[in-house]
Amino acid sequence: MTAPASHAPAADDFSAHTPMMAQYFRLKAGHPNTLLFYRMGDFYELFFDDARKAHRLLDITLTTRGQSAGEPVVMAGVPVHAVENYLAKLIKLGESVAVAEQVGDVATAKGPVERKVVRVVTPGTVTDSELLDDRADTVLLALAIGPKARATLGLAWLSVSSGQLGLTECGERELAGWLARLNPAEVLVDRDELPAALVQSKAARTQRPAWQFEAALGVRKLCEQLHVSTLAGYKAEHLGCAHAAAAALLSYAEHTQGRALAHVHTLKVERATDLIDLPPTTHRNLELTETLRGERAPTLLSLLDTCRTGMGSRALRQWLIAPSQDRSLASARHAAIAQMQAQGIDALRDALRGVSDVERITARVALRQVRPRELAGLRATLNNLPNLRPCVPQGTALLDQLGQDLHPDAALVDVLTRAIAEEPAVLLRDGGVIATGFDADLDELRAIGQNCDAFLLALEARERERTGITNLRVQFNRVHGFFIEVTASGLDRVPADYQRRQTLKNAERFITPELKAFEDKALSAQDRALAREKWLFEQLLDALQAWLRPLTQLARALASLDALAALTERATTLGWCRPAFVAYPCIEIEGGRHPVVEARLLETGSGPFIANDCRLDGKRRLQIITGPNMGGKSTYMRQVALIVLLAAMGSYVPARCCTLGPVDAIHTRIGAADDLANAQSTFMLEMTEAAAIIHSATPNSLVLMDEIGRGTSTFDGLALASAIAAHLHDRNQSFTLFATHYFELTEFPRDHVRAVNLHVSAVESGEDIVFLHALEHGPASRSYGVQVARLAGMPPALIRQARATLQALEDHSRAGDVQVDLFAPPPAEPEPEPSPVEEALAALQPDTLTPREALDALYRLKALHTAR
Ligand SMILES: Nc1ncnc2c1ncn2[C@@H]1O[C@H](COP(=O)(O)OP(=O)(O)OP(=O)(O)O)[C@@H](O)[C@H]1O
Repeated sequence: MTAPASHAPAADDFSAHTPMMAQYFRLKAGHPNTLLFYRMGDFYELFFDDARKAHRLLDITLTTRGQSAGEPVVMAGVPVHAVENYLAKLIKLGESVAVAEQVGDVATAKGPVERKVVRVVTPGTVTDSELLDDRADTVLLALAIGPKARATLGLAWLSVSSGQLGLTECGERELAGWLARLNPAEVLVDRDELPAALVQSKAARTQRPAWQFEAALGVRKLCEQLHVSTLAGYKAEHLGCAHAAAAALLSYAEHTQGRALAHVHTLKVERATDLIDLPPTTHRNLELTETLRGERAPTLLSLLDTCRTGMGSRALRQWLIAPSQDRSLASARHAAIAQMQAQGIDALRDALRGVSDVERITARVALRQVRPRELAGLRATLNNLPNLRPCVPQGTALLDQLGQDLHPDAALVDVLTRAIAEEPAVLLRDGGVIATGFDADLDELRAIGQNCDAFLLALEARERERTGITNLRVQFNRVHGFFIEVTASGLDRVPADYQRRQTLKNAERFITPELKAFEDKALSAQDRALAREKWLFEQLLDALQAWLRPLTQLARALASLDALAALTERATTLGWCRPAFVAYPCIEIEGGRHPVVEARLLETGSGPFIANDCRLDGKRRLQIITGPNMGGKSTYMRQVALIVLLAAMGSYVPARCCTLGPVDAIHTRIGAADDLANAQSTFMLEMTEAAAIIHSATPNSLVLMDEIGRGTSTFDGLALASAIAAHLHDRNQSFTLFATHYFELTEFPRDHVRAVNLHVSAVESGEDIVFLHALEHGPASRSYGVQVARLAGMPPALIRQARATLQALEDHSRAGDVQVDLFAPPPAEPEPEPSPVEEALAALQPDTLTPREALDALYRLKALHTAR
């Protein structure tokens, strides 16, 4: 943004403006697309368009004050003490903010005090603990779009708060998958015209100049960052497009932090082919980290995450959304969980509870933003490592390694112990951060301040004696400094060397040369002590830079242990089993359960979850699953996918026994949410998603197809569903779970050797239906849709209508000729037989009865009614 045209001075000529507005415009010119918070006393002020935008987004008051260059100055402000709340709101809305502080000396400044932008907060580069989600990484992504002919995209991403840096290249079709996996908060781009997947993503977009996306610059910056001369060691030397993205990424991250990123010292090149492909649809349909409604729970992650630290939660999320095709790490995690179960994890989990966020503190040390209390927290964690280490179960390669990584560096512990006070102040500017005994000069300056009280008491006693004013008091306040206060009754005895400083209603305040001299010394000692503390803190930060690598390693070990302990706790509490990996194609699950549905049933006391088996192998690759609505088809299919995914991330699985061959992708086509925002109809979306699966599924992929074809007419739908099933069976040869309401498809296995029929069972009880949720061989006998509608509370008349139409349709399909009128009224309810009471009543002729006969008739009727 720029100032409105009428206010915008030509180029950098701000002479028509007041000196302060000229200073503002100079700062603003360096941050044109960012809201500028301009510090003025206890407020951050925004001006002109920034003020209008902030007024709209934050609901803060818009005012005008004074004039500059002949125009009223439009402004809006937020109080300094509440700034973090406003920043959090703006970041959430995808805005970036540059914060300009007063850096000059107010007392000596001629004209406006000097101001400087000291931090730029953007959605993808925040590092302040108040603005970060404890349990998820905030990722900044840069996207470089290669020449059209190659159709390659380069991706470089960074989590500033953890120091993790990654690169990859992909085609446009795979971009959505990467965006789902990385979930970036902010994406850097160099143009307006962008791939559709990015346009649809929720991430904030920041445009950077095209020259910053330059491959050679990227290589140079990466090499500098990693302190290497070639990227070959990271297998990253031939990724020109990703290098271009890295150039923009690193420049921007440094620009927002105002310094180099010392904690970023490793690089991971990821290739889609190394990971199990979890397209965004799968991510969404399986409700891995968010429910379909966009909530955080109940999801698979919310069920798994009983981590004791934010670091553990973030690691667990990462394991879940980016599982590797190579299963060695997952196997190592399974072995660790077995060992943890055998040796117990209670002590470890208790000890982890107090661990501070070493990962984020390390990043903040590197960026020189760390707060004193964070260092005290780090120190406490390091001091506690000798108690934590013995709690780590040992006996597998992974656990032994993690245990070893928990060794605190004695020299680091020593520095932190000596340098930082036991309970440091929250902010450095308040003093009281550096420990006593760390620096002799600081101790001396502090002593002057601390001896103050004794000196003042002695002075007070002396002055009382000298003047004979018994209620004379020596005091201090921030505004007037030190003074001697004498009430009205003692004023006639005030000596000549007392100089008046202030007159109150009933008292006068004085200063003496001796007190003035002391004041100068004490106040300057305080200022000097503060300055010394700041300097010592900076020195400490310098020294701590040497420990960034070991601290990063420690953070990762703590995170892994916490995540493993959480998986162990879940496996034990929920009764999960250790999956086995085999090299031949198969998905064999005995007694599998859907972990989230099972937890919900338990919570609501709605009965037990019925476990089901799944047997797929080289010879049986496709299951046609039929059965009533609400029978449990979707639950079964999802549970198979979740079990495969859990095993791949290194977790135990909700089953009695589980053996899995290699899996390269989990594809899902479930549900029918209209994508109105992208102008896709239900059916179009259904077909687009199915086409994507057909194009990419391999024999090692797991494919879930839930009621494909239902978005169009019956014949079209059936025709497409069977063609898709045939393609998946014959060509893709993927492991496929195919739920359908088209009974015709139960004929499919007859001609397709690798297909089998399964159905979810249900029994009828009168007009009602009872779901057994058990999966059985063979096709379902019927669909029970009308019964389910009845359970859902449809009006009885409507249900009668539906039953009649269903009957007609079924007769029609048997006879094969009669035209069915869907809207014909249902047959009238048959007249009920008259009861004996009604018959007797009808036979009575009241006009012919005497009173006596009438009474007898009444008795007879009563008796008939009672005998009913
Ligand atoms: N194995 C099971 N054990 C116990 N309850 C189950 C089981 N499977 C499903 N349910 C319960 O039945 C409900 C409906 O299941 P689900 O959505 O899987 O049915 P569906 O057959 O896919 O229905 P539709 O055809 O209408 O999509 C679930 O929300 C759950 O409460």
